[in-house]
Amino acid sequence: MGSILIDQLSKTYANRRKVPRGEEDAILCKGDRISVLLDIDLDIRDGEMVCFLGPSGCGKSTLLRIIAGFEAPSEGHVNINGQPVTGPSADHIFVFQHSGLFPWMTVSENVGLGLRHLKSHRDRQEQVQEFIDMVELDGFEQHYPRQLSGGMQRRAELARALAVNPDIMIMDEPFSGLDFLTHMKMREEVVNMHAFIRKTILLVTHNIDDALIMGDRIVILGNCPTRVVMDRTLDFPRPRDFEKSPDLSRLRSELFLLLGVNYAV
Ligand SMILES: Nc1ncnc2c1ncn2[C@@H]1O[C@H](COP(=O)(O)OP(=O)(O)OP(=O)(O)O)[C@@H](O)[C@H]1O
Repeated sequence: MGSILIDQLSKTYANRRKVPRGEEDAILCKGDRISVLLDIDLDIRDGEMVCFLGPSGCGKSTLLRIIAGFEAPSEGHVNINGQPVTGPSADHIFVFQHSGLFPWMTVSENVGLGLRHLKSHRDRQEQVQEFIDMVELDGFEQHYPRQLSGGMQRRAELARALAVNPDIMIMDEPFSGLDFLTHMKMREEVVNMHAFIRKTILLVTHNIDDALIMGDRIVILGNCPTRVVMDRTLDFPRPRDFEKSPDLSRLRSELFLLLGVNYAV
């Protein structure tokens, strides 16, 4: 189960800047409170893939950190499966990270971390292999992360996440730094994985197309103090294709405009 209820959530930070960054900062003194998130309400269903979009610095990562229990909200609360979040939970949530693999462990050992509860070595190895095969890393079981390309490292991290079998997967810009083709392949892989495991996925991206191709739902956050400015369920069939779906293409232009880009290409 991976349902999330976010209720009237707000977050303020103390201003740490001694020198103002721009006109808006000029009226702030060091130590003043800055409101980052304001009255966020979201009800996320179990198994939903929700893509978060918003301008840089609007608070997307802050929101995910609060959901993951790494930070406390200033006001409001987050409930996961009806229970309030009071801190990080390794049982429910997996935070997908760019360099989340342990460099001193092989691919196989990294993936096996989530399966430590299995008593039988053979069962464990079988499952490790299953997840490695799923992300097409067979043949690289004994490689160390440094011996893999960036895309292969992300795939190994995906296999590790699958092995942990969390209720909720949090992915903060999971494709950043990947070349175009690897990005496309990883995107497809995450969509396939989601169709297979049907776990809740919260994904932060700057890429509107990723959100439209992947999401069951798109949540757009506005400028600081951030509120939800759009919350849209995407019921377009998959695989999604902008050329074949005028409605999807129209929504794409709408999102570009909403995020301040006049000419979507
Ligand atoms: N620990 C902190 N103390 C003070 N301010 C913080 C802290 N963490 C984040 N902030 C501020 O909160 C705001 C939101 O940051 P956050 O990283 O959540 O934004 P974001 O939308 O994820 O940004 P980006 O898209 O650029 O990654 C920023 O102005 C940032 O400077």
